[in-house]
Amino acid sequence: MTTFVLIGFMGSGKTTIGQYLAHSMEIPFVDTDDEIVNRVGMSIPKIFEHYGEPYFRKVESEVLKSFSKQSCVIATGGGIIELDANRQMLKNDDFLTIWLDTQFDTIMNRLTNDESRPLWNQNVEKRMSLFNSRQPLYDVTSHFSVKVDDRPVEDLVEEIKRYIYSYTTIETERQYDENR
Ligand SMILES: Nc1ncnc2c1ncn2[C@@H]1O[C@H](COP(=O)(O)OP(=O)(O)O)[C@@H](O)[C@H]1O
Ligand SMILES: O=C(O)C1=C[C@@H](OP(=O)(O)O)[C@@H](O)[C@H](O)C1
Repeated sequence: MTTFVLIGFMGSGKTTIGQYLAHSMEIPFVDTDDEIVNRVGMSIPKIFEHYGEPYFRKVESEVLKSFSKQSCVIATGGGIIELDANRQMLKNDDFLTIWLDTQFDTIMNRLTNDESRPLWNQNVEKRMSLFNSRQPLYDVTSHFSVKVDDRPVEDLVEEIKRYIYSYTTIETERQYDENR
């Protein structure tokens, strides 16, 4: 059973594309941020304020692990790749991890002064530094990536589905050969 995971910076479209992709594939959609809010019982800014980022990352990692081997599409938070344990988990065969590769300017245009994301609530230099520091982590964690920016969601979902079907076919054939 493969769990399809979308990773990418804040505002790259993980929730938007994830919902559309899950509907198109007729499997459930999961948003790790929503799961975290439900588990902790407060908003993400409040979690950061009251308990700090390390606690948020701990809960985020527990949520990700809880959906392993389930047939669903998971939209993760932009910092899921911060923990090495999450990067290792996302690279293994239980997950098929897709990076929504987006340019910084696109994120700036989309999020403007969004206050729901604590790590976006800082000056542009710090935003850009965080963005740049994470690009190699998304790259090393993902099985494949799609260039997003402002392409139509429908086109992006079709491109992702083509990757998924080719990857799962190759994986099925590999497992078949192994078991012969
Ligand atoms: N392909 C796209 N083209 C234009 N706008 C998009 C696209 N994908 C997402 N958006 C917009 O960008 C913002 C952030 O999208 P969201 O799905 O919440 O990103 P994430 O979950 O990665 O933080 C939303 O306002 C959404 O409508
Ligand atoms: O980049 C990050 O570290 C975060 C991104 C957010 O999710 P989105 O990527 O959906 O904005 C949310 O998980 C939290 O604010 C931390």
